[in-house]
Amino acid sequence: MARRNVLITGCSSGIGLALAVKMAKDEQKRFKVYATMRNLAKKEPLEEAVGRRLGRTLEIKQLDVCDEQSIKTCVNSIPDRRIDVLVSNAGMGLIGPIECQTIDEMKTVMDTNFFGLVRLLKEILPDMKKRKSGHIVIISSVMGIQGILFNDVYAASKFAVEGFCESLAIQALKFKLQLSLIEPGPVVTEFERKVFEDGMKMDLSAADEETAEMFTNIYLKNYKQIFQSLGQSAEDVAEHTVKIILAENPPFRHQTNTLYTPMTTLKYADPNGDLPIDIFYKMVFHHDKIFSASLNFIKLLRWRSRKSFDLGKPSQ
Ligand SMILES: NC(=O)C1=CN([C@@H]2O[C@H](COP(=O)(O)OP(=O)(O)OC[C@H]3O[C@@H](n4cnc5c(N)ncnc54)[C@H](OP(=O)(O)O)[C@@H]3O)[C@@H](O)[C@H]2O)C=CC1
Ligand SMILES: CC1=C(/C=C/C(C)=C/C=C/C(C)=C/C=O)C(C)(C)CCC1
Repeated sequence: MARRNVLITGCSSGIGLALAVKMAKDEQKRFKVYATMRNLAKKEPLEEAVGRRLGRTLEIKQLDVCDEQSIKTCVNSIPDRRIDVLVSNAGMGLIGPIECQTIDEMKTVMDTNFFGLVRLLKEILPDMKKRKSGHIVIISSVMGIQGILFNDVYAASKFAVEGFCESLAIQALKFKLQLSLIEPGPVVTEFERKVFEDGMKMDLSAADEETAEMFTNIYLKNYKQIFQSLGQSAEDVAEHTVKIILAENPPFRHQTNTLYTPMTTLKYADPNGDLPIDIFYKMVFHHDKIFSASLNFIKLLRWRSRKSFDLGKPSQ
């Protein structure tokens, strides 16, 4: 099988970085990775992780998904502009009461998470259609199918991504192109750190007391625990993504976190849409202690299974 050209956005950290490294280190050398980032000053962690493969199975290029010209320049620099697999990964989060967010902050999230994907496809899709081959892989989120308290605009940006892709997938089929949405639950990356830090610094004076209190004492208070108990690593999500890229018949949607799927299943179980909202409400406002205890229990189980796995490993 010929080596596939893979372009990944947002490779300075997190899922993009882990995926770029995993694909560049593929034993069978099945991929040539174009790992892109908006700010090349941040390339050191990727260079270090990829080591001697740099310049062989992986090249680093500048690409800002909010800048059409930078996308064009990057794609033009790839031999024959051939991109077999596009991984649209670049993204950002935003949490908090909407009363305390500016429209400009919200627009930046939409511009990055949604229009970033649209800009990439406007440049790359026509070539894929002409060749009648290509796989478009989008790092969406469980929030692309289900909203979460205080993530209103972020969830909207991922819903936009999913609606866009669901529409495009029908046309793509006609051109023999594949589209896959990867839907991770919480992942421990820079995203999680940045979102939490911004949430902690947020000026809550525009919100009423009850809302501000809810954000601080429910959302932010439980945030770290959620990520510690349910969170995956970027490497884990990268492993799922590579499996989807290598699949003969890749699915349109793939959730990476089995601990989270019971929540998203509620959405598909009730056509009225009330069930997930009621459950989230009860979990947060009525059964918070049981919820917190369950999270601690999951954390303990995961810690114990990791520990016994480590003990089972041969010593180095
Ligand atoms: N972490 C999580 O819990 C989850 C994350 N996701 C999604 O995964 C994707 C990757 O996030 P994750 O790895 O967690 O977070 P990181 O913050 O570690 O990575 C995000 C990447 O996107 C880049 N980026 C942001 N804006 C732009 C832009 N305009 N142009 C190009 N690159 C940009 C960042 O670059 P820079 O360093 O310059 O800011 C960074 O490389 C996102 O789409 C996110 O929505 C989905 C589900 C859960
Ligand atoms: C903190 C917190 C909650 C959950 C937060 C989650 C699950 C965040 C997931 C983030 C993701 C998936 C980001 C990227 O796409 C609940 C349950 C509302 C209860 C209140 C506190």
